[in-house]
Amino acid sequence: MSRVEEKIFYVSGRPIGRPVNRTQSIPVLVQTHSLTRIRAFKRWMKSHDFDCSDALEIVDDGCVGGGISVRAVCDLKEGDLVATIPKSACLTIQTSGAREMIESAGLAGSLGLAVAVMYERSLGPASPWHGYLQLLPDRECVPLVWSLREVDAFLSGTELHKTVKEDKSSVYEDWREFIEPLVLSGTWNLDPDRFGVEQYFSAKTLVSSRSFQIDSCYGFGMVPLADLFNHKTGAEHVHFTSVTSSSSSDDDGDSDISYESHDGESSIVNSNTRSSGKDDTNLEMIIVKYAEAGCEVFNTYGIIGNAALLYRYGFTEPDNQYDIVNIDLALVVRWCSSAFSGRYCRARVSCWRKLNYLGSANQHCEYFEISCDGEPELELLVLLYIIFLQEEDYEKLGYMSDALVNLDESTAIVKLVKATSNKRMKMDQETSGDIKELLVSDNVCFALSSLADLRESLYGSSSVEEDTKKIERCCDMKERKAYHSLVLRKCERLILGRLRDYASKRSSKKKL
Ligand SMILES: C[S@@+](CC[C@H](N)C(=O)[O-])C[C@H]1O[C@@H](n2cnc3c(N)ncnc32)[C@H](O)[C@@H]1O
Repeated sequence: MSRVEEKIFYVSGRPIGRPVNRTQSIPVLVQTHSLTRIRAFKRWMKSHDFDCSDALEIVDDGCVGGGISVRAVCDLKEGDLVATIPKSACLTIQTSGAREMIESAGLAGSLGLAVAVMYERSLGPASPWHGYLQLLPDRECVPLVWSLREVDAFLSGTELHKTVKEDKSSVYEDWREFIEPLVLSGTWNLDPDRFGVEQYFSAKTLVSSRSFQIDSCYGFGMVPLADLFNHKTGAEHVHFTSVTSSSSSDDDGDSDISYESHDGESSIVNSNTRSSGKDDTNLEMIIVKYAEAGCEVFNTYGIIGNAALLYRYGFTEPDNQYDIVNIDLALVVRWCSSAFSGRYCRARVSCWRKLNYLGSANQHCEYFEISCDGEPELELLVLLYIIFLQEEDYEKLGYMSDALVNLDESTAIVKLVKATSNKRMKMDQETSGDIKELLVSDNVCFALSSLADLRESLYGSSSVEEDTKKIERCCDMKERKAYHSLVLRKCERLILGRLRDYASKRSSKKKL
C-alpha cells in the first residue's frame, strides 16, 4: 500500500446513509428489468449451493445510495443464520478461469482480482459467475473514475484531491505495464475491447467497493450476496463469518470476514506461498442486531472516515463520528518556515525525527491525524513543542536525545518536558496518561490554530456556511459527486474548527 493510500485507509469512520424513498420515482421499466436480474441472481445462487434464507429480500427500490439493498421480510433476531455462501462460489484469483494467466504474469492483489473480474465479464453468459456479474453496476461512482475536471472542481483542498490524481495515473500505468502486454501477446486470446483501460478502471472500482478478505487460502475476492448489503457502521445488523469444517485447517473455528482494506499494492505474488485450496468451507451470514420486518439490513464496511468512504465506496456520512483530518508534515514545515528561518525549521524537524517517539506504525510520519473531536495526534504536539523550545532547552534536548530514543512514549515525553521546561509536574500528572496536556503550551496552541487556518485556506474562499447551503440544495442521488464532496469538505472543516477550539480552550486555561 502506498503512503497516499495508507493515509486514506487508516482512518476511522461511521457512515449512516439517509433512507430515501425512490419507489415512486423509478420508471416501471427499470424496476421490471432489475426484478429480472434479481431473479436471475437468485437462480444462480441456487445452482451454486448458496443457502439464502427467505427472511431476506433483495430489492432495488431506493435504498440509501440507490441500487440494490437487502431487507428483512420478518423480524430477524440476534444469532439467526440468514445465509451460507460456499467459498468456492466467490470470485477470486484462485477460482477464476484467468488464474493461470494472472499467476503466470505475476499479478496479485487488487490488480490481479480486477483482471479476474474483467476476464469473467468478458466471457458473458459463458462465465460461471455470469448470474452474479449481471447484477453488478458497470462501475462504482468512486473518485477514481471521475474526470480530472471533476476531481479538481469537487475535491480541491480535501484529503482526497492529491491522492485521487496520483491514483488515476498509477492505475493507468498499471494497465499499460501489466494488462496491455497480456492482450498484445495474443497468448490468451483476450478481446482488446474487454480489456481496455476503461474496463480496467471499472473493474478496479468494483474491487475497491465490493471485495472481502475471505481467508488465507482464497485470499480476497468478490463474495456474491454478501456484497449486496449497504453500510451502517456501529449499527450493522449482520456479520460474515468464515466457517471451516476441517479441524486441520489454518482457519479453525469462526472468524469475521471484513471488507478488503488493502489495495494489494504488491502486484507480484510468489506462487509457492499460496496454501492448497479447500473447497469444503463456507461463509456464514449471522444476524448480530435485531432487524425489524421491512427494514433494510445493513452490514459494516469498517470503521473509516469520510475520505476513505468516498475514495473506496463513493459516499460519505454527514455524522461520521470516526471522521478525521490529516495535517501534512509539509504544511507544518511551511507554517514553521513562515515564523522562523528555514535553517531553524529544518534543525527542529530533524531533531524531532531523531527522537523517533512515533511508534512502529508511524516511524516515517509524513502527516498527523486530527480526530473527529478536534484532538491532535501526540506526534504533532511533540513536534510543535520542539519547534518552540528556547535555544538553551533545545541544546539540552540535543544532549539527552540518545537517552530518550528507546524509552516508551510517555516516559520519554515526561523526561523531555521535565528537562526543558520550568514546569513543576505533579506525580499524578506524570502518571495519569494525560501526556498531551504537558505539551500544549500557549505557543503550541497558537501554532495549532495557525495550522488549522492554513489547512482550511486550501479549500478556497467559500465558507462552511456556504458549503452547508450548497449541501442543502444538492440532491445526494442526482448530484452524487458534488453532494458527497461537499459533505467531505464540510466535515473536514468542522474538525478544523474543533481543533481551533481545542487550542483556544487550552491556551485560555493557562491564562486563568
Ligand atoms: C457493496 S455495495 C452494496 C450494494 C449496492 N448498493 C448495490 O447496488 O449493489 C457498495 C456500494 O453501495 C453503496 N452504498 C452502500 N452503503 C451506502 C450508504 N450508507 N450510503 C450511500 N451509498 C451506499 C455505494 O455505492 C457503495 O459503493
